[in-house]
Amino acid sequence: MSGRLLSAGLRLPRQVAADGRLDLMKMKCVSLSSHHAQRRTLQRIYEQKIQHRHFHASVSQAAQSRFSPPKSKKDDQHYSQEELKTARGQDEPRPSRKEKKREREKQKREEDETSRSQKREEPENESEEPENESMGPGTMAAGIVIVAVFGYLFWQVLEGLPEPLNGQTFSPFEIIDRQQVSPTAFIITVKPVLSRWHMFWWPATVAELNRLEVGLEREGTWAVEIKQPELQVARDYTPLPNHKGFSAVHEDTSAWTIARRIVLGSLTPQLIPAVKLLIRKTDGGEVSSWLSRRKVGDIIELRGPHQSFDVVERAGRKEGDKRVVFLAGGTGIAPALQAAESILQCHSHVMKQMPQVDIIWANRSREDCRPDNPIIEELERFKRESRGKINYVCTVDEEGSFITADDIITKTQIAAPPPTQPSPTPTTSPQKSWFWSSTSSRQAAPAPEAQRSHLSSAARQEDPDCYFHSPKILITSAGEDHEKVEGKNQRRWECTCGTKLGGVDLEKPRYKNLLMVSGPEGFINYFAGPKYWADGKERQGPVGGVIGELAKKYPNLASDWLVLKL
Ligand SMILES: Cc1cc2nc3c(=O)[nH]c(=O)nc-3n(C[C@H](O)[C@H](O)[C@H](O)COP(=O)(O)OP(=O)(O)OC[C@H]3O[C@@H](n4cnc5c(N)ncnc54)[C@H](O)[C@@H]3O)c2cc1C
Repeated sequence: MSGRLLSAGLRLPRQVAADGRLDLMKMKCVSLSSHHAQRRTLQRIYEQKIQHRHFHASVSQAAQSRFSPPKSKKDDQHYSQEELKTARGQDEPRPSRKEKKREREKQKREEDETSRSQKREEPENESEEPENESMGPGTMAAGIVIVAVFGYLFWQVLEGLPEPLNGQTFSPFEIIDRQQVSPTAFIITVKPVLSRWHMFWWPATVAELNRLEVGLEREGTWAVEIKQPELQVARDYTPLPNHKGFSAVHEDTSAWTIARRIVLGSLTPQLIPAVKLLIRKTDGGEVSSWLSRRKVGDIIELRGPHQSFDVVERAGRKEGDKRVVFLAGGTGIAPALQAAESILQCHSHVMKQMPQVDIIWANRSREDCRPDNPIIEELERFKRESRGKINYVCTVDEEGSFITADDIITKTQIAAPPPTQPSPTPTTSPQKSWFWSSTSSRQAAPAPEAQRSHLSSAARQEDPDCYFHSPKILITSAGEDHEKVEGKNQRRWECTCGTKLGGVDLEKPRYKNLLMVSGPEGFINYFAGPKYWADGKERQGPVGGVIGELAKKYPNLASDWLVLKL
């Protein structure tokens, strides 16, 4: 439209030239001058605009350059030329359709060229990528190392957790049952209290509990220490044997255990082994009195186990003719039950190889050994299951029945003295009858077994250093049996006694009959002589008391019987 007007304006002077050319020329000049002024103004405005745009572009470029690689200089130049073109384009008359089309095609070509040039630049970028990627694997490796280190430390912490029952530290146990069996004696059942850490490492805990369960079924006699936390003193107590009949195994039916069992299935044990202890409250006793005041739900601390004599190993596994006699006073019945249980378990398949076991249990009152007493029930079970090979008798102080030397002679079936020795004088005193009278008949006609026993004992030259039999060695702590079990003392666990009779090798006297005395200190002192302490250990000490006296008269008692004080 402006083009038409402009052309119309230029044509006008030719059409009206005759009458007023100057005016028209003036008009033309005015219109042209205003047009030029307008054009200059527009030029200035566009230049300002371009400057303004350049400023914004440089600011945004500076900002971008912080986070992204800078644009190539070429692009920058291209941009400014574009801007100038645009500015010029706006200043010029509006382009025709053809021009627009050409412009679009040109733009398209430029875009294509730009994309092609970007593609050409890509390999350069790719060459940078490996640099970035090399950081990835490094970081991953560092992460793996950190995770491994933390995993190892965590595992070490879990591995270092004390076992539910161990010989170094006191572990918490919860009292889950308490039963008064007589005015002074009671049985408590305790189960291990597992820490939260143990829960994390449940397979290890299962292994520990299984070990504890196996530990509770260990052969021979053993004890645990119980701590009195207020006075910080500890005393030994003997767990009752662990087997299903005596239910020393506690089924854990807590919600937490059931939930774990659902999640982990067979990994969780259905049974938590429990420890049963028979305790007699001693007047003025520091630990037993404190224990007598504990209720169900209270926590006590246990340390152990402390292994004592391996009864099965000492009596022999295949020696059907061996005998084990237990003199138990009061709570001393607990180790007798342990020994009986070990023997029964070991020989349950071949009964004829089982040694004859006789338990004489001394009690203060009849109430201590009522038929409904769990200890008596247990003894009855032994008698039943061993088909009479395990027997027991009870004596009651109140009723005037005591364990006598006669009882020992009867149960041990010790041989009569050899014929060369003077015959003992018969006596009518019941208290002294054990010394000579009861053996007079046997002296006249000794039993074949006694003859054999006597012969072999005379032939045997006991090695003063025999770990198994020497009185010198035996006075050391019974705990050394445990060392043998652990394999530390294998070499010493061999009988080295002389076994020759007239140049003929006799059976090695490795296994002996066992005469075991367990109970309060006074009881042991009376029957077997006192134990004593030396080099930080409680030692057996020489055999004294009633048994020591018997041994003087009956050499077979000394040679064929091993006296053990518990
Ligand atoms: C291997 C082994 C296994 C054992 N197993 C069992 C078991 O299964 N069950 C069981 O009940 N016992 C068992 N005992 C015994 C138990 O260890 C304790 O000796 C018993 O419970 C008494 O301990 P206490 O702390 O109560 O008494 P303690 O404080 O040791 O007192 C013992 C006696 O000394 C007296 N006494 C203490 N202090 C004094 C003082 N200042 N003056 C005078 N007299 C004092 C007390 O009156 C008491 O009669 C076992 C012992 C051993 C070695």
